[in-house]
Amino acid sequence: APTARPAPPSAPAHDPKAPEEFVALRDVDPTVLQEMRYPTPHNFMGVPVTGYRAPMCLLTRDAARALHRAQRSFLRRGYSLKVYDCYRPQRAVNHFVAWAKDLGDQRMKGEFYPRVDKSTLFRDGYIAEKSGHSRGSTVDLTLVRLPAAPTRPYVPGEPLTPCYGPRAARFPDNSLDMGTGFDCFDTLAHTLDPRITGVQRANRLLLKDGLERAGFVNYAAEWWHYTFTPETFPDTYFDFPVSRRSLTGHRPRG
Ligand SMILES: C[C@@H](N)C(=O)N[C@H](C)C(=O)O
Ligand SMILES: [Zn+2]
Repeated sequence: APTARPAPPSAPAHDPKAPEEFVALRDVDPTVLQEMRYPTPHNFMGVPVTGYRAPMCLLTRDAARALHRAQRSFLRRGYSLKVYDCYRPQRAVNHFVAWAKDLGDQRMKGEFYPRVDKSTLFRDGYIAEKSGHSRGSTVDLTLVRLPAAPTRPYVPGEPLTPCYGPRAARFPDNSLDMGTGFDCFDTLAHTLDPRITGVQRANRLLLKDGLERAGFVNYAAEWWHYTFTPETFPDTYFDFPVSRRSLTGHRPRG
């Protein structure tokens, strides 16, 4: 008798789908810049993260429409929002958790957490085991002055510089100077850290004010992390992969 062979764990047929309330941000607002970090090796782990099958921003429709409102106002003033992460499947969070247990792998420490012990990243609140991102209404983002300057990709193995250094010494980013880079796990990234003054503080507050007007709430430990409230799914942690296919069957109505 033929032996049944289990399907590979990533077989798309077995992947959960997104509910109708999820959209691709690009379908709601194609002007918001997207530099999705987790499908690439330029992140705190140094490898593409499980579950990100495409470099696209998925969000609940409510959150995407709110971002669109904020973006309209920023565009009038010569800025654009740029997202780094949006909906995050639970399997991606599980990848973070597994990585955190391997204290031997600190290949990206020099850029993303030079002053923090890897073993405390979850305890210190920089990464969550159950993340608001998995509920679909949370987004990591910054502001870019228009016209947007070109950026370059990270090359694995290149020398790393601390995310809290002076802007010119950090990995190049066309973001306004927020005082640290994205995913800088350091107290200097706390939104209202008193050491952040002048233009850097003004830039953080520009982002915060614009997003709060649109209904977002900032996470005090990370200047880039915002949740739209009320959340469409306040208690549900989704696990469908980040891909166009996860939206299959949706009517495209923006
Ligand atoms: C990992 C970082 N980008 C982030 O989103 N941190 C918060 C705490 C989270 O994991 O939800
Ligand atoms: Zn975040």
